[in-house]
Amino acid sequence: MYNKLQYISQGNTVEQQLQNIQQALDAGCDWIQMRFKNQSEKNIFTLAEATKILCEEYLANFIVNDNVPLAQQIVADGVHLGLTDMKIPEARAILGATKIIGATANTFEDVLFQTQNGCDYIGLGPFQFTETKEKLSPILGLEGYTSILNKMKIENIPTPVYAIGGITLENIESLMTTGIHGIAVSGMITKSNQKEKLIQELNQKLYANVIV
Ligand SMILES: Cc1ncc(COP(=O)(O)OP(=O)(O)O)c(N)n1
Ligand SMILES: Cc1ncsc1CCOP(=O)(O)O
Ligand SMILES: [Mg+2]
Repeated sequence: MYNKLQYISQGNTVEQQLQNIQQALDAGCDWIQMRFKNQSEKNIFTLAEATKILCEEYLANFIVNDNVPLAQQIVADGVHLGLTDMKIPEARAILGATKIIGATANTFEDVLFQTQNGCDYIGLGPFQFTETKEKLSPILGLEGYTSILNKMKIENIPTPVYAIGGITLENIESLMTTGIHGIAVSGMITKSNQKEKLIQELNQKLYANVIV
């Protein structure tokens, strides 16, 4: 089963991105999604190559946001695809059965569509307002998660769900009661001055009810 914490990278330059990714890995993150928007192909490729090496060194999962050909070229562990990105069957045909394909959802209908197309996990959000992404879909709040996760239970859809969007440490306990598997976060980790402590606290909350 997948780890419960995914770090989504941020930064306006290759150097900033790499610094943020390195710090997240040093602090104990073991799943990185490289998200580098509005950049030249060269910059994106340079960052992807460096991130791949770093993630190998730290034994971390490495997935690429949006870009299936890049994920294939650098042999990443997978991709995350939104509703307007490449469709999952096409991505699956390119990447094969063993790669992770995450998919975005904002409604139960999106969950049905993405799971029927064979995604490996759902990124469900936004939970609340965030400055990290422009043109946000409607905010779900705790009520939205409760309703969508309940419908997933009723329909026996076992795909793991990651909550995303403006999540803070204080939100985790209540979010976990809805039945989500984990969280995908960017700002909370990037902006923290005590990343190692934060990641320990996040993992404590995320794994609180896991019996080993
Ligand atoms: C884990 C996770 N969930 C959702 C998203 C959002 O993807 P998308 O809707 O394609 O938006 P962009 O990230 O491409 O702006 C995500 N990246 N990761
Ligand atoms: C990529 C994305 N998709 C929906 S919200 C979001 C941004 C998540 O970042 P943050 O944790 O900083 O809100
Ligand atoms: Mg996308």
